[in-house]
Amino acid sequence: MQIAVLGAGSMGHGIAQVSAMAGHDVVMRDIDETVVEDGLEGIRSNLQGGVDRDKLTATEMDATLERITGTTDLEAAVADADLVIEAVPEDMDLKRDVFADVEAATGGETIIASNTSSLSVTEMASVLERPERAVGLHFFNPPHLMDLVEIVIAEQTDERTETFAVDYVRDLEKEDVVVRDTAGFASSRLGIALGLEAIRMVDQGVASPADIDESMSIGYGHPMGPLELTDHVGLDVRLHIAEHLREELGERFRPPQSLRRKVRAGKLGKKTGEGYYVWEDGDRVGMSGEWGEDDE
Ligand SMILES: NC(=O)c1ccc[n+]([C@@H]2O[C@H](COP(=O)([O-])OP(=O)(O)OC[C@H]3O[C@@H](n4cnc5c(N)ncnc54)[C@H](O)[C@@H]3O)[C@@H](O)[C@H]2O)c1
Repeated sequence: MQIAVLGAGSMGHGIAQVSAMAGHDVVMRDIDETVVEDGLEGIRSNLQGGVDRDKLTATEMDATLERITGTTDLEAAVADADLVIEAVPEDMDLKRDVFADVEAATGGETIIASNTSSLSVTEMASVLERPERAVGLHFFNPPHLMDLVEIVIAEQTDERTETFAVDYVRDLEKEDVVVRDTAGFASSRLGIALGLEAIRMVDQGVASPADIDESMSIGYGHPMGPLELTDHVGLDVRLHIAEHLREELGERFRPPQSLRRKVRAGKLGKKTGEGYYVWEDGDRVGMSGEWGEDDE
């Protein structure tokens, strides 16, 4: 089928890639020409990595690349699309505008999906004249390596749209989970709950960040402990989501003061060199010195 991906940033180019790998024709649209070029280059480089590791052949790589085109023209991108997936920045007003623009430029049957990781798909859908074709398709980063897609069912989503979304995700050979449109869906809500509790335990001096992480990675088989994951995602990003969940779901998501303090100090995790760990050249080289100091 014909798919349009709006936004060619971190997520958009990955979603375009996995869609094209499944045999779909994809147009990737960004407002910035350079981002379109970088996105196409990112896809090429991911696919080349796959060829180098014998995950796909050079012929499959070429065929995948041929199915993807880039543009800055919204109408050209969405006019013939069966499915439009937006991966523009996480801003409700922007996403509502994008939904409305897409509806104006496509046929009435086109499914309109959002890759939002936290915002209400119901609220986005409410700008549409035909909101029953809206759905959330929450991919994980990076889409070509992560097997899960959360399918978020808005209040307005109808059965045809839900079935369409499930079929699309299975066609990508990814695992689908279907969740109702509630704050944090399933993954962020549980992930943040674990992350915040791990931070409180660090603050209370229960154990070091590394030992708390190992209790989950080795004891529970998580690929990464909750504090290291917080450093990977970014303390600022996690704080932002926690604040949103607190607003929607209550005090159990209240972010610990230590998290706010680190964010204010610019200790945002891997990307700035320090969070709950110290990082050098992308490697974990030690633990941040500050732990066991707060007992809120
Ligand atoms: N980064 C992650 O780990 C992650 C994981 C899951 C979901 N998400 C969600 O995916 C979405 C995109 O996040 P990202 O990290 O890829 O952001 P990003 O900033 O890397 O990319 C967003 C892109 O959208 C472009 N853009 C802005 N307005 C546009 C418009 N009107 N039309 C088309 N393109 C437009 C920007 O130029 C930018 O290149 C967000 O909703 C985010 O919450 C992100």
